[in-house]
Amino acid sequence: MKIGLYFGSFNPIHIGHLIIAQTIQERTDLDQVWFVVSPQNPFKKQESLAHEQDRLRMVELAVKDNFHFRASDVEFRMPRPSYTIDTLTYLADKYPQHQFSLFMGSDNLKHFHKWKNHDQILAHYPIYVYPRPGETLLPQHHHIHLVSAPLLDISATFIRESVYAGYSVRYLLPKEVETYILDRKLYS
Ligand SMILES: Nc1ncnc2c1ncn2[C@@H]1O[C@H](COP(=O)(O)OP(=O)(O)OP(=O)(O)O)[C@@H](O)[C@H]1O
Ligand SMILES: O=C(O)c1ccc[n+]([C@@H]2O[C@H](COP(=O)([O-])O)[C@@H](O)[C@H]2O)c1
Repeated sequence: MKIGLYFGSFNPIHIGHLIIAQTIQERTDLDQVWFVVSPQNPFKKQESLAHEQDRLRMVELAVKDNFHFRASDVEFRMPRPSYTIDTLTYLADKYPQHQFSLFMGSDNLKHFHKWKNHDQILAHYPIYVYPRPGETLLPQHHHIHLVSAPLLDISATFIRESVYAGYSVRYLLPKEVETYILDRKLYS
């Protein structure tokens, strides 16, 4: 099977992530998209980082009605911070029958040269890049594929700040994720 890996903190997952995953999966030959929840992004120190189990549960709630989507906790059992090359290597070893590729917003691609063993990632895995606001210049490589997808200026930061300020996050996330956040008083 061809699997597209969508790595993220997902703090929390929102409709920006879901629309991108749906758009890329439908317009490529990917059979599945796995949302890999990263316990700790090597570049981010967030005080408002929800517990990884909560972030995983929100991803599970968000993807459960889509046959092509899966939530993955593979990085929970790996060393911190979460280096993508290590996870890719682990998954490629564990599932030799699958072909893995990854998704990346154009904002992340800008800093990609600072990632651990980024040249190894680029050499072995196709990368589907989608536009994020403000990013236009993309490096050229036969493994980098630009997918045109709706450019939604929604961020997890905006959602956390809205919850903290007592504003509604209705329509920004699936209903069940919104309920999960409010019931457990996450980000407040
Ligand atoms: N609105 C969006 N549209 C497309 N991609 C997005 C969007 N928001 C985030 N992404 C991408 O999804 C991946 C995971 O993002 P992440 O979980 O950090 O969400 P975020 O909204 O960017 O979070 P934060 O605001 O906390 O930085 C990243 O590659 C990021 O570029
Ligand atoms: O491997 C690296 O060096 C590396 C550097 C920066 C980010 N990443 C990964 O990129 C993903 C996107 O992170 P985030 O926090 O923007 O959702 C997340 O899975 C991080 O672990 C990975």
